Amino acid sequence: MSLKGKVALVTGAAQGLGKGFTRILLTHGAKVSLLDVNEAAGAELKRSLDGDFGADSTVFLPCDVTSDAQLKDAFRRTLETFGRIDIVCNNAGILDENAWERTVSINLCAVVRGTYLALQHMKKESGGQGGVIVNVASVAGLGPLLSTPVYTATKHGVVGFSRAIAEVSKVCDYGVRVNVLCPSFTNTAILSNIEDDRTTGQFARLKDISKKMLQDAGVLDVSEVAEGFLQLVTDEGKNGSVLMVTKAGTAYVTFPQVVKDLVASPSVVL
Ligand SMILES: NC(=O)C1=CN([C@@H]2O[C@H](COP(=O)(O)OP(=O)(O)OC[C@H]3O[C@@H](n4cnc5c(N)ncnc54)[C@H](O)[C@@H]3O)[C@@H](O)[C@H]2O)C=CC1
Ligand SMILES: CCCCCC(=O)/C=C/C=C\C=C\C=C\[C@@H](O)[C@@H](O)CCCC(=O)O
Repeated sequence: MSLKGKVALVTGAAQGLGKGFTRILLTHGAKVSLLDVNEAAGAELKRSLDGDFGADSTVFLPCDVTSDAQLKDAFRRTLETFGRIDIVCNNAGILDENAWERTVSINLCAVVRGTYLALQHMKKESGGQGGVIVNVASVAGLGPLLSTPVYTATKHGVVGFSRAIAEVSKVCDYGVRVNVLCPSFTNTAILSNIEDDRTTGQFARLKDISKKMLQDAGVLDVSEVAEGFLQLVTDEGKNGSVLMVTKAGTAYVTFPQVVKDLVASPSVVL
C-alpha cells in the first residue's frame, strides 16, 4: 500500500514511539494528525515537522485519549483538516502500577475507543473507504513482565481485543485491517519507570529482575520499531497479525488454536 495521499491519526504522537511512527509515515508521503495530552511537546514537534515536511503535512490536536469527547473531536478535526482518515495508530500508553486504573484507562480502554472511532469512520458499511488500524501492545502483551502486572494485563488485552476485532472486520467485510505491534524494550521515556518506585509501587522490590531482563533483551532504537510499524501499515495481506520486534529480531507471532486443538485431540489437558 502506498502512503502517498493517505492520512494517518497517531495517538501519543508527541514523543517516543509515536513520534517515530509519525516521522516514518511523513517520510513515505502520508499526512499525519498528531494527538497527545502533552501540549508543549506536541506543539514543539509540530514546529519541527513543519520545517522538515511543510506545515500542511501535519496537524497537532491536544487530546487526552481517556476522554471520549476529546477523542471524537480529534477525529472530527482530522477529517476537517485532511478530508479523510486511512490509518489509525492507537499508541498512547503509560506504565504506573500505582495509578493502575488510569493505566487501564489509557492503555486498554482508549485503544478500544480509538479502534471503534476508527472503524466508524473507515468501515465500508458506513460509507468509509477502508483502512488500517495498528494498536501498540508490547512483548509484555505476550508474556508477563513481572514487576508490572497491570501494565501486562493491559497489553494482553490490546492483543486479544485487536485480534478479535480483526476477525470481526474480516467476517463483516469492513475493509479495515487491524494489526498489533509488540515491541520489546525501546529507548524512550517509559523505560525510566522500570527503576521508579513511584510507578512500580508494591512491585518496586522486583525491579532488579526487570532490569536484568532489560539488560539481557537489549534496548531497541525507535527507528527499529518504526520499521515494524510500517510493515503492518503497508502490507495489505496483514490483518489480525501480531508483530513482535526485539533486538534478537522481528517475527510474526502465532497463537495456539486451543478450541480446534482441544476438539481435534480431546486428550489435550488444559
Ligand atoms: N518504550 C518501550 O520500551 C515500549 C513501549 N511500548 C508502548 O509504546 C507506546 C508508546 O510508548 P513510548 O513512546 O515508549 O513512551 P513515551 O512515554 O515516550 O510516550 C508516550 C506518549 O503518550 C502520551 N500520552 C500518555 N497518556 C496520554 C493520554 N491520556 N492521552 C494522550 N496521550 C497520552 C505521552 O504524552 C507521550 O507523548 C505505549 O503504549 C507503550 O506501552 C511497548 C513496548 C515497549
Ligand atoms: C518496565 C518498562 C517496560 C515498559 C515498556 C515495555 O512494554 C517493555 C516490554 C519489554 C519486554 C517484556 C518482556 C516480557 C517477557 C515475558 O514475556 C516473559 O517471557 C519473560 C520470561 C523471563 C524469563 O526468562 O523467564
